[in-house]
Amino acid sequence: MTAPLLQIENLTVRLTGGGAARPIVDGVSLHVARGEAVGLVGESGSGKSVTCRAALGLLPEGAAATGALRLDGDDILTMSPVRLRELRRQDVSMIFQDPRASINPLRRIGDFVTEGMRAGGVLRKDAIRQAEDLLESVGIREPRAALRRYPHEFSGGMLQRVMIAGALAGEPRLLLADEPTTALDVTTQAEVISILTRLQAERDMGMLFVTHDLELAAAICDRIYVMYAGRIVEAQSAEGLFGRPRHPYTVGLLAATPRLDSDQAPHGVPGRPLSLAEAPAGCAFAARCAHARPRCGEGKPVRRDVDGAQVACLRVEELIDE
Ligand SMILES: Nc1ncnc2c1ncn2[C@@H]1O[C@H](COP(=O)(O)OP(=O)(O)OP(=O)(O)O)[C@@H](O)[C@H]1O
Repeated sequence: MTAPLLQIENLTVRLTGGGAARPIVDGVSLHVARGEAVGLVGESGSGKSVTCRAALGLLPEGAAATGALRLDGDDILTMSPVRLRELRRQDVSMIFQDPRASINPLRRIGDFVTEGMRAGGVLRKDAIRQAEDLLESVGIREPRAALRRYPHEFSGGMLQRVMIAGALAGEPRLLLADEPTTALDVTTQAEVISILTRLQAERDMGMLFVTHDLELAAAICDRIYVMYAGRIVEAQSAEGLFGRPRHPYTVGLLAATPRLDSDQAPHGVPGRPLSLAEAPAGCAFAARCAHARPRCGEGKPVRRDVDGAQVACLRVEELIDE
């Protein structure tokens, strides 16, 4: 088997200043193959963004990481600053939730889309021509005129398309998408998702798609990892996860997703997520889990193969039989 495009092995990220009782990312292992769309799903604060940004070599201030993050075999955690800059320019790109917060409002769109290409030595006129093609590929009409405009002249959805064009400029092998549609209205969200999935397939890019929305992840991803309190609690195909969720937390997340065919209001997973000040000895979800037994509080459940899925729950076999 060829090595995956992105391989994260036992990644642990700790804040070094004290205050946090447990790591913010705790022994995460996951992989993304070339051309594969992979979802990373969980409630706010579960460590999704920190995991995702680590694949760009970015860690929170005052944080230290152990484990390995390999892109085609090269460990990102030990890369030199020069190689990291190159990685961000041409191997791995990221798009964020709020495009307006991640673009300089005083610079023209053209400067934003061409800057990586220019830094990589592409001639100005070639960079501009490629930028026009990129803008066209994300559905921006009159791309030449758009290149001369400023961010405030675009709607949120159009600006997110510009961000996607900018992210693709270096022809990355891996695209990290951190809640890229959460700030958009439903119609615009659907348009941006369809552009993203088309370009990801056309360019054979790997994509790590971070969201709290399991239904959205299932619609666009091949496989999904579910994260809770810094750990992966379940991994399976999108289809399997949606049809046969195994971890009680995944079951709760699915029940909490508002369904288009239902007029029931979403109720959220009962209870509240674990704070960083809490470090239970056993399963982090036990305090919220209707199926917890005293032994669930005794040791951390290890992720293991169960019936086509990987699940970190001591009771998973019993729950399947129930
Ligand atoms: N720079 C930082 N300094 C201190 N703590 C941080 C920093 N960045 C993240 N954290 C903490 O790490 C934990 C995980 O954060 P992260 O942003 O990865 O969660 P998330 O699952 O992406 O949530 P969200 O959906 O809200 O973005 C949280 O408790 C958060 O407060």
